[in-house]
Parts: sequence; C-alpha cells; structure tokens
Amino acid sequence: MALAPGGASAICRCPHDAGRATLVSRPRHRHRHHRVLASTSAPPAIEGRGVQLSVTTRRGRILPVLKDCSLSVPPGQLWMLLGPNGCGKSTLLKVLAGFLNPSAGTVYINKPCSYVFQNPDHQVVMPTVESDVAFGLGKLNLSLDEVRSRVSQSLDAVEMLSYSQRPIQTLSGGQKQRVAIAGALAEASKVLLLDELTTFLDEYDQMGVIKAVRNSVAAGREVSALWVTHRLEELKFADGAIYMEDGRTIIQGDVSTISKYIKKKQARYFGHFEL
Ligand SMILES: Nc1ncnc2c1ncn2[C@@H]1O[C@H](COP(=O)(O)OP(=O)(O)OP(=O)(O)O)[C@@H](O)[C@H]1O
Repeated sequence: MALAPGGASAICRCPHDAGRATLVSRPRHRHRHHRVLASTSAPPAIEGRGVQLSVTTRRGRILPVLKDCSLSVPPGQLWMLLGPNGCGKSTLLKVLAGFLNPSAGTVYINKPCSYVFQNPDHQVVMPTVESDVAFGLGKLNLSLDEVRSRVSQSLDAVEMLSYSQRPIQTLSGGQKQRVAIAGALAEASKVLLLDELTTFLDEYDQMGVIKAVRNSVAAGREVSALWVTHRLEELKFADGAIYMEDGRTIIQGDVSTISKYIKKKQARYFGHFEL
C-alpha cells in the first residue's frame, strides 16, 4: 500500500502542552444554578472550572461570550454539549482545545487531543483515504509497519477499512468525518472534541458518524469525546450531557436527567405560543 505520512495532522491537534493538566488561571465562583451531577472516582478526561471568555467586537465593545462554564467529562465516555443557538458551545469547545484563551477559569484536558470540525471538507487533505489517515503520523517517527497497523486499526474502528484506496473526493460528508476521526485515532488521541459533526449530514451518514464515535470511545481504547450538537435525538447515544444557556453551563449529568430537563424547558417555551 502507498502510505505517505506527512508532517502535520489532517484533523486539528489541540495546542495545549502535553500532559493532562493545563492551569489557565484561578477558578472563579460557580454559577449558583449550576449542578454537577456526574460522579466518578477516576480523574476527568476533560474539565473546566469557572471558565469565562470575552471578545472585543469590531466597534471596540467587550462582549462576554462565556460567563461561567464548569464541566467534567469522565475518561472513556462520550458526552454531548447542548444549548440554544449562540449560547457559546463552540466557543467553549475551542477554549477546551486551547485555540482560545479564557479570561478566567481553569481548563484540564487529557493529551493528545484532537478537534474535528463541522465541515468535513475542512479536514481531509490527502488524495486517498489511507494516505489521509497516515498524514498526521509523519511527525511521530514510526516504522512503516507501525504506520500500516495504526491506519488499518483506526479505519476499522470507524468501519472505513474497505475504503482504504478510495479517492477522498468520492466520499460522502459523513464518510469524510469518519476518515477525520480515524486520523485522530491513528495519532492515539485521548480526547476527541467534535463540533457539530452531523449538521450537514443526512440520517444515514449521521448514524455512520455516531457509530464511528461510539466505536472510538469503546472500552479499552481510553478515548473520551465531547460532542457539540443541536440534535436532541443524538443524546441517547451519549454517556452523559451538559446543557448551556447564555454563556453558562446550567446542568450536567446522565442522559435521562438532561433529556428531561431540556424537554421540560421546551414544553414551557412552546406553551407560551399555545392559543
Ligand atoms: N469573535 C467574536 N466576535 C463577536 N461575537 C462573537 C465572537 N465569537 C463568538 N461570538 C458570539 O458569541 C456567541 C456564542 O457563539 P458560539 O458560536 O460559541 O455559540 P454556539 O452555541 O456554538 O452557537 P450555534 O449553536 O449557533 O453554533 C454568539 O452570539 C456569537 O455571535
């Protein structure tokens, strides 16, 4: 097979230093309505405490985007991050990835960590499936056998092994997302930060990507994932969830608790429109 590992990753590697703890600044007090329901004895794979972030608009106004965000994702689990449009989900994911510096709060994340973008065309760079997955391995100084083994195991995990020789441009959006996830797995990523992966996908591709992420987080792989989504129906595939509103994490916990919480809110909201 023609594998050509390159010098950089096709998916985006989080820029934090290696190691699991990155102290950004002192934690601030928690929002009084925030409830952390998850409990586990293992140290979290992803953790944020009192995270705040403001941006300066083009008119020079300081706009608080993240006002108080705290979350904790246990290792080896898939968690979802939900909330209304513009509440700050993608911004929080970028802070966790280290792409944006918070103005206050602490962020901890297991390394290596990879960020997979919403648009599948923004993250596949090589001409064939297998060369794309191998691309990020160039910097790791691996033997060709090791590269082959990592590429085939990662493609197998996302059920794309039979597509190894396929030209990238012949893949669907969901298949490209799965190739990007395989790239992250090949690099032995411990954390996947996934930004609205299924927004542009039909139901068939959506299920393929969900399955690929679930397989990636399967027992023994030691991979954790945080997935930003709008789709409430995806919640049932998660191990836990976090709900945000207006720059704040409001509640986090098991899927049924969060699902009930969101549905209750929706019922109250739509109740206002009943004639
Ligand atoms: N650099 C910036 N300048 C001005 N406003 C910003 C900037 N970055 C984020 N915002 C604003 O902050 C808010 C949160 O944005 P973000 O994209 O994180 O929300 P989101 O919950 O992911 O939204 P969506 O669900 O629509 O994708 C939005 O109102 C957005 O317009």
